[in-house]
Formats: sequence, structure tokens, C-alpha cells
Amino acid sequence: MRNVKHPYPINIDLSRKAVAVVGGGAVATRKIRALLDAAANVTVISPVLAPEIDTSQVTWRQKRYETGDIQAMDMIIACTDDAAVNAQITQDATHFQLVNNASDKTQSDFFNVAKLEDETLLLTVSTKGKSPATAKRIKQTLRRWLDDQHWFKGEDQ
Ligand SMILES: C[C@@]1(CC(=O)O)c2cc3[nH]c(cc4nc(cc5[nH]c(cc(n2)[C@H]1CCC(=O)O)[C@@](C)(CC(=O)O)[C@@H]5CCC(=O)O)C(CC(=O)O)=C4CCC(=O)O)c(CCC(=O)O)c3CC(=O)O
Ligand SMILES: NC(=O)C1=CN([C@@H]2O[C@H](COP(=O)(O)OP(=O)(O)OC[C@H]3O[C@@H](n4cnc5c(N)ncnc54)[C@H](O)[C@@H]3O)[C@@H](O)[C@H]2O)C=CC1
Repeated sequence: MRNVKHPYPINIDLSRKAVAVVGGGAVATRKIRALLDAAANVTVISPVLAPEIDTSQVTWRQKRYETGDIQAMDMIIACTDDAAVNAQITQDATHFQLVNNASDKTQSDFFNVAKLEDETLLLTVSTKGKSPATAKRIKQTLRRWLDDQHWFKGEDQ
């Protein structure tokens, strides 16, 4: 995140929000899964899409990113494999849009978190951007502990 030491953690209902994912590769695939879980209206802007992305669940604009593409979006995830394009997207976003630059943590309004979820629980883990792999490992450890306590009834995620 740009310069905040104590980010504000929230759970967002995205069902009335328009979310742009710029890029259609491995990172986009993971972010889109979580966005669709939260009922977001997802538009993917990318010349190519990974086969795991279901085009019946998103709006696909098959093109390279251009300034103006994100104008009507509430939230934007910049995850192309071109750092200059991701930086341009951060620059194009206005102060009332929330932008995540997946390739540069100093250019994001928010970070994505690792989540563990069933009907009644939503646990999220963040290392404040320091180590996503550690967040994933902590999530897996928590999952085993919750299973041992019979406190978790979710699928593997
Ligand atoms: C800052 C942040 C920004 C953001 O994306 O919001 C960010 C940034 C970066 N991630 C990188 C790498 C990987 N990240 C993952 C996975 C996850 N990354 C997630 C979050 C975040 N990642 C945010 C901070 C989270 C926090 O605060 O802890 C998770 C938690 C949530 C999610 O993405 O949905 C999800 C957990 C999956 C789960 O829950 O199972 C994997 C795959 C894996 O581990 O399986 C790899 C490949 C690892 C490898 O193999 O090296 C790189 C290096 C890129 C490079 O240079 O190559 C950067 C760039 C940088 O650090 O600047
Ligand atoms: N935050 C995170 O969780 C992680 C972030 N990363 C970062 O994310 C970047 C992307 O990683 P992957 O998805 O694995 O790459 P990838 O190579 O699988 O996908 C890149 C996608 O970007 C698209 N693209 C390229 N130029 C574009 C443009 N001008 N406009 C629109 N789309 C464009 C391509 O068509 C492709 O679909 C990496 O370069 C790395 O910096 C990598 C791993 C995890």
C-alpha cells in the first residue's frame, strides 16, 4: 500500500460494484475467482484469457489496456505482466476508485488477502504485503487447527 501502516480491514459486498481486472493470466484467474464469490460484476480487459476464466461469468473486452477503459469502474485490479501498463492503470485511477497493482505493492490502495470461509466464518490473513506465501501457509495451518476443533465446515480452498 502506498504509505499506510495500519490498513482498514473490511468485508465488501461487491454485488452493486463494477470491477475491472486488467490482464487475463494466472493472477487474474485467482483474483476473478474471489471477486465472483463476492458477486462482483467483473469486466476483464485483456487480449488473451487463460482457459480457466469462464467467459459466461465475466464481460471480456478483448483488447490491450488504454486510458479510459477503467473510467466507469469502482474497483480495478491491474495484473498484466507489463509493469509499465500496471503503473499506468494506477495513475489513471481517480481518488474515488480503489486500485490494486498486483506487481507493485507501493502502487495499491488495497491488498488482497488469503481467505478461509464456510457458512458462518470468514477468516482472512494478511502480511501487510510482506509475504503472500506466508499468508497462504498461515491460512493452511489455521485450516488444520479449525478442523481439529470441528469449527470449520468448508471445502478445501
Ligand atoms: C501485495 C499483494 C498484492 C495483491 O495481490 O493484493 C501480493 C503481491 C505479490 N504476490 C506475489 C506472488 C504470489 N502471490 C501468490 C498468492 C497470493 N497473493 C495474495 C496477496 C498478495 N500478493 C498481496 C499481499 C498479501 C499479504 O499481505 O500477505 C493472496 C494472499 C490473495 C490473492 O491473491 O487472492 C494469495 C494467497 C493464495 C491463497 O490464499 O491460497 C502466489 C501463489 C501462491 O503462493 O500460491 C504467488 C507466487 C509465489 C511464487 O511462486 O513466487 C508477488 C511476486 C510477483 C513476482 O515478482 O513474481 C507479489 C508482488 C509483490 O510482492 O510486490
Ligand atoms: N499479486 C499477486 O498475487 C501476484 C502478482 N504477480 C505479478 O502479476 C503479474 C502477472 O502475472 P501472471 O498473471 O502470472 O502473468 P501471465 O503472463 O499469466 O498473464 C499476463 C496477462 O496480461 C495480459 N496483458 C499483457 N499486456 C496487456 C495489456 N497491455 N493490456 C491488457 N492485458 C495485457 C496478457 O494477455 C495475459 O493475459 C506478474 O508480472 C507479477 O508482477 C505475480 C504473482 C502473484
